[in-house]
Amino acid sequence: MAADRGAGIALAVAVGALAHGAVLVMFRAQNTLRVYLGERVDTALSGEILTTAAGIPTIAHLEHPEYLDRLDQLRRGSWALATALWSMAAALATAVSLVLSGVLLGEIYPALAALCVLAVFPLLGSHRASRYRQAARDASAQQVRQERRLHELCVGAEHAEELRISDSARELDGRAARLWREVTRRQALAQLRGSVWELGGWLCFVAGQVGAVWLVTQQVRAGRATPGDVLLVISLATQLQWQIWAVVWNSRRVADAGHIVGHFMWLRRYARAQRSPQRRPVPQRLQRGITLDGVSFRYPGAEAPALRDIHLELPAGKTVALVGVNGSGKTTLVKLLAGMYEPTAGAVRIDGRPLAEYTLDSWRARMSGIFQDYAQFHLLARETVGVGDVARLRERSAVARAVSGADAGGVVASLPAGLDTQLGPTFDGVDVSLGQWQKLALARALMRERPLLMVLDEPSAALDAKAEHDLYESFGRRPDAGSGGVTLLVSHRFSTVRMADLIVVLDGGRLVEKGSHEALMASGGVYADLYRLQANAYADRPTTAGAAGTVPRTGDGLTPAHNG
Ligand SMILES: Nc1ncnc2c1ncn2[C@@H]1O[C@H](COP(=O)(O)OP(=O)(O)OP(=O)(O)O)[C@@H](O)[C@H]1O
Repeated sequence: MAADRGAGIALAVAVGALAHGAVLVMFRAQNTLRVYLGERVDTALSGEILTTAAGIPTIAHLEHPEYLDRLDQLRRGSWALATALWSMAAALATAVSLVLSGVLLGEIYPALAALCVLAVFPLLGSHRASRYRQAARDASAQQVRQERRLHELCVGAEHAEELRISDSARELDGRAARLWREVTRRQALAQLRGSVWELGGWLCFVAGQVGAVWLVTQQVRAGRATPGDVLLVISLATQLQWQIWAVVWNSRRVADAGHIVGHFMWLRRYARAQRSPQRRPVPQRLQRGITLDGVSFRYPGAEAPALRDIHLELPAGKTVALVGVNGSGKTTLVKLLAGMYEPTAGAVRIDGRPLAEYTLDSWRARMSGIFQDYAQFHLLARETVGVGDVARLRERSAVARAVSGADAGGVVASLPAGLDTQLGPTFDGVDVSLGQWQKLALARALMRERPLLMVLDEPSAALDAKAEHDLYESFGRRPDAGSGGVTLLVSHRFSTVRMADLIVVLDGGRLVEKGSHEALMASGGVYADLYRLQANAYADRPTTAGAAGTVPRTGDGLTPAHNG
């Protein structure tokens, strides 16, 4: 009999130990699985967020604080989103075990089952606390971005020299610290308010726990329960507390994820609304050219328009130069031609049809160019050039042609492994000078061989005099490859502007003059004044603004020899 009892105890201990071991193993396994799956979903989600954001064809939103704030929160909250399903499953599982504990309590004394219902108070408190925290995060989003930008400015290589010479890093760092203090103060306040609600919720539950123990003690006194029941109730009520805590914790994570889902859905809706509908593709070649038909444009949130009622014809196959003082609207006009923004009035027409009737992607595919803030891709040199036409990224011959067309052969020859050299010192690559980067950017612009619009927005700002001369020799007098493409040149250098077929002068967002160099010089207007102003700065002897047709001597850097 005693032996049987001993065997029974041993079996019970063995089963208990096995069960305990299994729970431990499963706990570890589920934790590892959660992290593994979470990371995979997080990677996929981050990719989806970036693809959605990068797929928006226009750029107005990039200057929209609401868009940037939401995108920033989305990127930082993608982990919450990735593990949301897991948290939801955990919340449900604990809710079920919570109900089971309630049933057990009800077995002891039916009224004790009500303890389960009291879980609603910590849940409500937590819900309210989450709302405070989320509101604080939303309200601080812009400051967080600002703080990060300042921080990156202070520690990054991009503006290191200027910051050191001006000793402004300390000032910027101080501003970043102030912003961070403001953000943490707001979030701490939200945390505090939330904690008061959470505490209130838990106090309600603890009051219920105390009441339950008091109730069962009364039952013991009345002889309707045993002291063992008191211990069981205390143990079940404590277990219930942990279960409620787990439900609250997981529901909070689900609520956070729900908030992030809101941003995600907003981004998708926004991207869908901006997507260019399937319309007609642009023609293979331009017959007439590109027309600006009463185009006006005001940047979102700006008080004054950047462009006003522009009527302009950019004839097919011609080179058109845009000139004007800083802020006159040259780059804005280029952005409208590229379809980055839509005009607020009027229309851009391609061979007479509004740009809006064409598929934006097909228009972009027939554009190329170099912009003021051209990119310095830290890739292999051939990729840095090749991304100008991604479809031919790996075509060495196309890349070599583009390099030679941009007169960037010397840059490539100076690289240790030629076109296979990794560029950019931050990735163990080679750095090149600003002018050399610009030559590579020019080569990139040449990857598309039959563009309908080629934009050269200050393409020679970093080039030496000879490189600039060669650039305009090859670009300005380039045949249009049979596409009737328009070359649009934006420059402050009048020596380069004068070779254009048509020169357009902007002032305060208005078109004030247009014509050939000779015609504009003869008319003695804004262009002639600006031209002579620049020419005088280079001339050995002063020239008078009134002396029409006075141009500096060949070879003085203003009038390259090729201009004659
Ligand atoms: N993103 C923007 N948001 C609001 N206003 C802008 C924006 N970009 C430019 N502007 C304003 O639009 C006007 C025209 O600017 P734009 O950049 O087109 O001039 P620009 O002629 O190209 O000047 P620059 O010669 O200095 O390059 C300016 O008054 C400028 O302040």
